[in-house]
Amino acid sequence: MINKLIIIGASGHGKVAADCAQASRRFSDIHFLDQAYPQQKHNAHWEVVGHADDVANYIASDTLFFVGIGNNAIRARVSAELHALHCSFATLIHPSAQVSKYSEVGVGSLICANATVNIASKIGQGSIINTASSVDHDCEIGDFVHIAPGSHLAGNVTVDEQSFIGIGSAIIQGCIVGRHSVVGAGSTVLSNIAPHTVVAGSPAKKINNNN
Ligand SMILES: CC(=O)SCCNC(=O)CCNC(=O)[C@H](O)C(C)(C)COP(=O)(O)OP(=O)(O)OC[C@H]1O[C@@H](n2cnc3c(N)ncnc32)[C@H](O)[C@@H]1OP(=O)(O)O
Repeated sequence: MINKLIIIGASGHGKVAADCAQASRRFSDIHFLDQAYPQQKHNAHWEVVGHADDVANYIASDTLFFVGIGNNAIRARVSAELHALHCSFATLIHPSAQVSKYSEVGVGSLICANATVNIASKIGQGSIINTASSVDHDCEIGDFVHIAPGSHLAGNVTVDEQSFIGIGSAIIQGCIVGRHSVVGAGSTVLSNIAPHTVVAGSPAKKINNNN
């Protein structure tokens, strides 16, 4: 029986993940591994028990792993390392989140408090649907995406892998956000965004490349 959770990354985002895991009441033990161990021994209410390089020592039949790192590229890299070690991943959904039973949430993703994932939407692996954000019907969210707090995606929106949607943004129906792109905080996206592009403002306009 699974009852232990190891979270990689004892940061602010990691403690949000731990809080979500505790609220879900699925785990008897929640611990962190982090590169700052042994200097860092705690993250909020939870213990940092070892170094992030020592994951292999914690693999057990009763243990799931979660990568609690907010940065998309680093989260993807660390997740790939854990996959190579054949770790089993947790998917964390806060009990206050509204996730349609007709949606799909990929393994290793985090659906935070008061977030909504509506009918027929798909969330990829290792993605973050952060606090009080919403993903409406028929959306496709790729792997290692981060939808920051309070962002709202209309119906039929696509966000490709490793893109970041900044806090408080809105994306109108049918838009496609290409992979590895960034939408600045508080932006309004009215048209498709090319891969590797940083956009910001209302309406959102390109301000940079994201290489
Ligand atoms: C729980 C959590 O904490 S989740 C994390 C939530 N955090 C966020 O959502 C942060 C999102 N990040 C942003 O909005 C950033 O400003 C970015 C990524 C869009 C741009 O950052 P940078 O590449 O460093 O751009 P920089 O700060 O140099 O700004 C470039 C120009 O764009 C403008 N700009 C930057 N961000 C925005 C924005 N969100 N809206 C409107 N204009 C913006 C700047 O004013 C500047 O304009 P100027 O050239 O006329 O002076």
